[in-house]
Amino acid sequence: MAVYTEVSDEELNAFIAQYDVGQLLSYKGIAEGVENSNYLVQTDTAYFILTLYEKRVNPDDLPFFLKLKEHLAGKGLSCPTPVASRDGELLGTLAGRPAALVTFLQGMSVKRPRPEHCEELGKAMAAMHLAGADYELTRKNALDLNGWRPLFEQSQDRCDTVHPGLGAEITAELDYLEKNWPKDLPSGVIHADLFTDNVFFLNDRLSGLIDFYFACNDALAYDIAICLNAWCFEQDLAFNVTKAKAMLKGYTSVRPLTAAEFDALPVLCRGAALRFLLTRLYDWLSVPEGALVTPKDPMEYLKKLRFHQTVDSANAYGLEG
Ligand SMILES: Nc1ncnc2c1ncn2[C@@H]1O[C@H](COP(=O)(O)OP(=O)(O)O)[C@@H](O)[C@H]1O
Ligand SMILES: N[C@@H](CCOP(=O)(O)O)C(=O)O
Repeated sequence: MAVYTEVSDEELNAFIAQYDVGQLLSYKGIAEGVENSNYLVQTDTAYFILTLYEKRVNPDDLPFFLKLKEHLAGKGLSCPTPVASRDGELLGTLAGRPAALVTFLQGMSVKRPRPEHCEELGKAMAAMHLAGADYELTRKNALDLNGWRPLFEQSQDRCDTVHPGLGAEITAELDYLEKNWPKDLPSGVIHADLFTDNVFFLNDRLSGLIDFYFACNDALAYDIAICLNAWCFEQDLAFNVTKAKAMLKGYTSVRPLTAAEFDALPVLCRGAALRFLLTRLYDWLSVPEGALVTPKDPMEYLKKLRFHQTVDSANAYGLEG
């Protein structure tokens, strides 16, 4: 997370008093992340995470996100659960923003995942896809193929200041994806941001998933493509097929892929790389003044995209078809 909205002691004490969680002992802003403002809150009963929802979150989507965590936890998936106020509300208001308190999840993310971590992630992602199958609420992916060009247009006039020729490269990729994006793949609830910082481990065993604020209904294999991008490149941006193979082995041990998903994987990986290139580009060019946030490097995703552009079959990701 980041901290965009500062909270005063008085405001926080009044907010916490609405919950049956004990007395506030301490709180501090969490610098990680980029989307919302997050605080680690300690009361005399437990630790909690307090989230104030910021610009990219539509308040109308909050019930989808909060109830999804309840639904998945109810199915045995380890993820934070929202804490209800004494009035039974999952969502409140703090410092003028929608806000929620969720349970603290034990564990730590890994910065440099090994193949074992990737396999664990694959299994957990597939388990989440199965657990989400009967979730009754739905949410369209606001950052799907239809959202990419309008998002790009917001950075287009300044994007070559980030890298010469970037605008032309993105335009060509959008043209390609608009012509080749797969339709009718198996779909359901996806996490859509299952990066390493959103997956916790304890002693190398996956202890839970966090940050469901991009979750939506979309092709299940698109979630895999996001994770291949986020987990399977080395620091020097070389693709590590051993990690990809481990992730896909873990995933398919829980939920086998259809032939159409197999065939679609290279184009889905290109789309996933472009999606994160575009949001990072936008954020890079629009850091709010005074915010405690470190924007993420858009160029990392341009390089990943270029790798996927060289791939002509899912075999390159270690899958045997
Ligand atoms: N439920 C939780 N339990 C423990 N730590 C959490 C929890 N939720 C968030 N965090 C911590 O806060 C950081 C940012 O949270 P995240 O949901 O990823 O924010 P953002 O949506 O802004 O990216 C995480 O990297 C983690 O350190
Ligand atoms: N994962 C995204 C940014 C959003 O990440 P968050 O987990 O910090 O909300 C990226 O790396 O571009």
